[in-house]
This record gives sequence, structure tokens and C-alpha cells, in this order.
Amino acid sequence: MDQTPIEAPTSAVTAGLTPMMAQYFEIKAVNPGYLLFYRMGDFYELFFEDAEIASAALGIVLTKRGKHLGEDIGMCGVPIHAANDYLNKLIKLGHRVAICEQVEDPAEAKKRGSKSVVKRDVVRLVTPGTLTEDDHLDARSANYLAALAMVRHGDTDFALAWADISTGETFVADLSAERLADELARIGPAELLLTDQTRQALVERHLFAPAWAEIAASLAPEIADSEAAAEVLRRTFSSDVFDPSILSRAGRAAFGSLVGYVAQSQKGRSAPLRAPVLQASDAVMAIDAATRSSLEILITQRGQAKGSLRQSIDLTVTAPGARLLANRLAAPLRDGRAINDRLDAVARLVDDSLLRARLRTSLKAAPDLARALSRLSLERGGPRDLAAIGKSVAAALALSEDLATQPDLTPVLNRLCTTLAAAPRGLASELALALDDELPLLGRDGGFVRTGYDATLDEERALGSETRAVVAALQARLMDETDVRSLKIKHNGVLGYFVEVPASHGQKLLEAPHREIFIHRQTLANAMRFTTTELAELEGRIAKANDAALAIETRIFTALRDAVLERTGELQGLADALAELDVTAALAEVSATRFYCRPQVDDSLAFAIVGGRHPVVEQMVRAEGQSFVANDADLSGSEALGGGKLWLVTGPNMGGKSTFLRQNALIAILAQMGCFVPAESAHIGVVDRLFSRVGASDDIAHGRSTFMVEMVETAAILNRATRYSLVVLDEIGRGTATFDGLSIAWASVEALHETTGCRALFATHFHELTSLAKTLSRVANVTMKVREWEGEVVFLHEVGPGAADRSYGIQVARLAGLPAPVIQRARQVLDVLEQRSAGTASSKDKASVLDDLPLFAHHPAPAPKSQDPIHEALDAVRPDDMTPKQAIETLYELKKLRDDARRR
Ligand SMILES: Nc1ncnc2c1ncn2[C@@H]1O[C@H](COP(=O)(O)OP(=O)(O)OP(=O)(O)O)[C@@H](O)[C@H]1O
Repeated sequence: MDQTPIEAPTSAVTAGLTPMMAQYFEIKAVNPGYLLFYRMGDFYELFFEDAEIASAALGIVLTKRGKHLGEDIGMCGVPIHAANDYLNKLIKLGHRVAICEQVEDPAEAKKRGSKSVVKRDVVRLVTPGTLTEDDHLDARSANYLAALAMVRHGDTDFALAWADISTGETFVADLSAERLADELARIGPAELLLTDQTRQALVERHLFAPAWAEIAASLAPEIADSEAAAEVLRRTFSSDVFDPSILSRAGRAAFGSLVGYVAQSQKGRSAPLRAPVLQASDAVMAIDAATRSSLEILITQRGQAKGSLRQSIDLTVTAPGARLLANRLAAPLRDGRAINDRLDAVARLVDDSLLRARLRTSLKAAPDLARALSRLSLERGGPRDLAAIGKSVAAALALSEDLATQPDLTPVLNRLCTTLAAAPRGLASELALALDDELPLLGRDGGFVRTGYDATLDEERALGSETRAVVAALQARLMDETDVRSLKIKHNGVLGYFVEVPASHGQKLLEAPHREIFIHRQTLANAMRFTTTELAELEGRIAKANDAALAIETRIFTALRDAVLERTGELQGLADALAELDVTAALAEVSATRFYCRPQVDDSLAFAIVGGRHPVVEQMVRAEGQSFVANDADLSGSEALGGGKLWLVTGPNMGGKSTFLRQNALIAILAQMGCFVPAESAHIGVVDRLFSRVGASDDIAHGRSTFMVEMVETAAILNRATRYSLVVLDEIGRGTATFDGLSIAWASVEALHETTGCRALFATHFHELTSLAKTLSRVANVTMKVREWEGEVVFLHEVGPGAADRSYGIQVARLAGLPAPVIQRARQVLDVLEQRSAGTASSKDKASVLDDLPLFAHHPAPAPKSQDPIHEALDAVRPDDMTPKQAIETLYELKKLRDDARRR
């Protein structure tokens, strides 16, 4: 979100400012585009426009503090202890925040003169893509920062780099301009960095998707320069970890600018960024944004997790596992061998339910290692993060011990077992020894090191608690000496330790002989507070012991953190292995408990599904106590035949066409991500690109009608699908006049069959299309079966050969509650149309028959006097006047009326 920076002051303006305001302006001017959280005591204060934006966004009071150029200075503040919540809210709203702290002790500032201001500096820039705290992040989703670079020398090359700062994972991909949108839809970054120049170039080429404006952040050209970016990379990564020259020039610019931006935002603290994974464009199944949305892979079209494929199959037991599962779902593989390696591992765990259950139980004990590590590296971690590392290592070792005793491990499971077995046992033991069972969130208050771990710490603590015993003894003695039984020694943050007596006894202590000992500190409504020399001395001793203990704990924390960070690379590898094992076991759990089958995946043009089910709808239908009807699909073809088959699916509305179409696309995704599939058997030749257009939607916000959206998406499919693609199209051409729509659908089927030769499912209400099966060799007609029973249509949800002769639209409309006169009238119109079309009348004549019919608007079908005969009969019923026999007879009568109505 763009924010206008407040004007940097000229020296003439600063001349009249208080030193503090001058400092504020200086800091604000070097952080344009950020709301400045300016630390003052226990608050972060915001001024000027920042204050207006924040008070409106957070619902906090806007106040005033002095004047600037004759105008009131608007101000609002958030208390430090609640700052995280406010920060979270602002970031979610798309703002960017610069955190400005006091970087010296106020006492130091005072030494420079009474009017001098405490030094302040920005210690962190918080943006949507650079979050690391648990409160700001969804534990089960990645949070990506992406940088897009464009390099022009002759051709225009694009590259995208993306990273999750909260885990250290990084990726780079060279992309063609056309693939940018698909790739960004797959990654779903929280923030997209690009220079104004790149943005402009994309806008000019109509490649800048409107949705990107909400996540775009402007990158300074000097950061994005490929040479400068390469230099940043050389400084950040040691050459044995990563050599920037393996990247393209655009790749270096994208990744280097991303790394530079992260460094800038973290102000000197280093994020544990890993060497990038290079993503070859042909490594994963290409799925464009429209297909992702229509198949509801990660979220539904309404933007909810519930009802998505991800939610339905996510049985992972750890947050990193859930993140990896989402990544795999978003990027199914294209390499048959890699897919089968994953499937082998899943199959091994499907077959061994005891091992699977044990692994899943052990995995539950492994916290989020990668995120804890990242926080520690960025100096934001606490004792709980250290403990998380220790527990993860311990869990990894337990898992590896279990796996190591198992026969017939597959290559993937073997690899995971080896990585897990290499977990640093010594580090885990050290952390377990050092850290207490109950841990505070922050290290700064101490109290997290286990007793017995450090002798000097124990001594200081003993001293502290001994002294506390002395305080108790002192209280008892003072009680005796004053004879005030209600005398207490208490402690608070302002007075420290003090003696408190009820107000009624206060006077006694102010008089001799006690006044020699008791020094008055405070009088409250019902109590009086004192100190004594002895108590003050004791307090000093306690404070010293506490300080000493805290210093030792801080030292221990730093040592443990350093020991952890020394093994960053190793621990990141371990985190990957734990997540991968979780995903493998979770997919095995889904596969075993929901009776999925292992798909046969190869490089053929097969797509033969027997007894396929929709993974999400099946769950929903089951939850309602009904059963899901399994359906076969066979689109298998071969090069010799000129490609795959195209099934034309006809059938009534609500018959289950969309479900059938989607389930086959989802089966391809599940198979290629390495999961079993909801079917009795499945043979799938690797799909290179998946296109799905199921269900129309307007894009009014971007000025495109339903029909326009449909045509843009159909164009993308016809232009980009290859023989190895799977295309799933629903009701192409229905958003325009019948003949235009039919012609477009007709030509699209021909193009898919003749030119592309891809495997395709094409659902349509244009029954005329079914005649294409006679002329196009690989086109076959199938239909969703229905049964008519007592005038009602019953959907069987069963796919069978043949073409539907009608759509049952009117029956569905009746089920949906269209008024009875409208239904009656529609039937009349339909009857005439059908009679005429059965004859030899041309289409033109068919349309003109409507002229023969009295117009609905002019001559509406006679409305029944009351709603219907049943209601009429019911109105006449007087239960109070009826005998039981009459009541029974009336019931029979009512039923008969209902049956008559149905038959009409
Ligand atoms: N195979 C099936 N087994 C059981 N129920 C099913 C099956 N397929 C679909 N259904 C149920 O039927 C409903 C309608 O299915 P679907 O939306 O696929 O119909 P459609 O033919 O595409 O309808 P329209 O043409 O109106 O879009 C689903 O929400 C689901 O509850």
C-alpha cells in the first residue's frame, strides 16, 4: 500500500523545532513509505499523517502534541506491551512499519546536557513479507517475500526469487513473461518487490495483474541492479554454500535484491537464508491462476480453507508438515521417477499401519524447528525457541531409531532416516539439561535455566532465596518489636521492599520509640508504608543476587544460542526431513483410511480412472450420511492415435457434471504430488499442464464480464495446452447468444481434438455438440444418468456412455422453488419448442414458434385461487371438530392430492 511520506524538513523548518521533533523528521525522511513507531518511554508514538492512518486503522484516539508550521501535530500511541497486536493489525491491512527504538540509556543523553534527546534509530522494518513472530504468522502456511527482476539486453528476461524469512527457504526461477502470473499464483507471496521501471514495463504489456498492486513494494533501482545484487549475494553467502554465477543475470538481480531488502529490513541482524533452490520451469505441473481457483486447491473460490482440497487431505501433525503439504499441492511434479519415489514411500507407510501410527505420534513431539531457528538467528528468539530446537532434535533421533529397525525402507524413507539419525544428539542433551520444563517467552526476565545446570547460578539463586528467608525473619521480628500483628513486608515495582501496616497502626510507628527505626514512605487510605535501614540493605543484597543470576542466565542463553546457530545448515536440513516425513505419513494416513489407490504414473498418454471419486465432495456427502457414486473416466490415447481422448459430458443440471470434471483434475494433481488417489485404480501419463475452467465468475472489479473472462481463459487453454496436458472445460460458450455459444464450443472441441490432441473433458448443455463424436475419432459421448420417477427427476450421479436428450432444467428450477405459474409456463414453451424441433422446421422457424404462443407477460397462466389444492384442503380442516376416523380419512385425501399434483 502506498503511503505518502511526510515532507522532509528544510533546515529552516527544523530550526524552529524541538530537538526531539527534529530527530523525528530526520528518521522519518530516511524511511519513506513506512509508518514510524517512535519509541517514547513505554509507548510507540506516531505523528502527523502516520497518526491519522494508525488511529483510523487501529481505532485508537488521535490526540495533539504541540504545533508544526502553525498546525497541530496529530499524535497517537500504542503501549509497548500490546505493540505486537497493533503491529499485526497494521501489517494485515497492508501497511509497512519502521520500529524506532531508543538506542542509548537516557542517563547517557542527560550527560550531554539537560535538553539533549536520547539517540534513537530504526531497528527493524516490518513488512508483510518479512515477518518472523508466531503471532504474526499462520503456523501452517508459508509467508513468502518475492522479488521480480527484469533484464533487457536484446530479449527481455524475467526472474523471480522468493523466500520465507521465517524459515530461511529461498527459491529462484527464470521465467517467460507469460508464466509470471501462473508462478505468482502458485507462490502467493505476501509482498512482491519490483522496481517502478519493471512495474511500468509489465503494465504496458498488460502483464501486471491488478491483484499485484496490493502486495507490490517499490524496490530502489540501485538495489535491483544485477551487478550490485550479485555483490550482495557474494557478501551474504560463502562461496562453498552458493555461487551467484550459477544464476542468470535476471536471477542474480531478483535474488540479490531480495537478499538486500531483507538485510535492510532487519538492520544488521542476519536472517538464516539458505542457498536458493533453482526451479526449472518444466519441473512442475503448470497450473494457471484460473485453474487453481476453479479447482479450489488451497482455498475455495470464496477464499476459505474449508472445502478446499488442501483442507480435505491435510492430516499432517506438525506445522512445517502442513506448509510442505501446501507447497506440494501447489506444485505437483512432472518427473515420473520423482513422483514414483514419493509414491513408494507413501505405499510403504500405507502397508504398515503400526509404523505409521508410531511415526505420527513421535512427530507430534517435534515443534517448528525452522521458525524457531530463524527467530534465534534474527535475535528475536527466546528460551522456548531453544527448547523447540532441542525437542525437534530429540524427536528426530527417536524417529530415526524406529525407522532404522524397519525392513524394506524405500529410497525416500532411507534418505530421511539417514538425515534424522545425524541430528546433533549432544546439542539436544545440552539443551535438555540447561532448560527448565516451564519456560518464559522472553529471556530477559530469566528463570529458564534448570537448577543444577550451572553451579554459580545456583549459588546466586540460593543467595536470593536465602535473603528472602531473612526478609521473612525480619518481618516476624518487626511484628514482635512493634506488637502490630498485621505488619507485613511487601514488594512492588515503585517502592521496592517496604513495611506495611494498617492505617490504624501507622501513627504508632511514627512515634517514639519506633520512629528511630521506621522511615515513612507513603500513606494510603487504609495503610501506611515504611522502610528501615536493615530492609534497604537486604533489598540491595537481593537485587544484587538477582542481577548476578540474570547475568549468568543471559550468558548461558547466548552460549546455547550460538551453539544452535553454529549448526544452522544442519538443523535446516533436519527441519526439512521432519516435514517430509510428516507429509509422507499424513498422505499414507489419508490413503489408507479413505481407501485411495496407488496410481500408476508413467510418461504415456494414459488417463484411465476406474471408480474415481471427488476427494472433497466425497467427504461432504459422507458427512451427510449419503454415499458418493464412483465414476470411471478413460481419456487414454497415444501418439499413434494423434493424442488423447475428449469426452463430451452431457446431462442435467445438478447431475454431477462439475463434480465429475473436477474430480479427474484433482486426481491428476494428487497423483503427481505423490499421493494415492480416490479411485479403485488409476493409470496416469504425466500431465505437463492442467487447465480447468469449471463454473463461471464475473471479474467486474477488472471490467470483464462473465463471457469475457470465459473467453480469455479459453483462449489461454487453446493457445497453451499441449498433447500432454489435461483440459477440463465446463459449459464453454453458455454466456452468450445460443448460436454464438454453440459455434464457439463447437470450434473449441475441434481445435482441442485436431490441433492440441490433449486429454480433455468437455461438459456442455449444447446437445448438438454430441454429433461431433461421429466425425472426430477420439471424441466420445458420456452422460450423467437420471431417472424420472413420478414426475420427479432423480439424479443418479452416474456417468454412462451416450448423450443426454434433455437437460431437465425445468425440473431443477422447480426443485429450486421457482413459482408454480412460471414452471407451468416454461413447460408450455418447452413442449412447443420440442414438438417443432422434432419436425423438419429450421432453427429459425423453431425460434419463431414462440410468436405463436401467447406472451407470458400479456397472458399469464391463470393463477390458482389459493397456493395449491393441498393448502386449500388444509385450510378447510378443523381438527377440533374431527373424529379420529375423519382425521385418518383427511390424511389419505391429502396424500392423494399430493400424488395428483405430482402427476400433473
Ligand atoms: N458422484 C456423486 N455422488 C454423490 N453425489 C454427487 C456426485 N456428484 C455430484 N453429487 C452431488 O450433486 C451436487 C451437484 O453436482 P454438480 O455441481 O457437479 O452438478 P452439475 O451437473 O455440474 O450441475 P450444473 O450443470 O447445474 O452446474 C453436488 O453438490 C453433490 O452434492
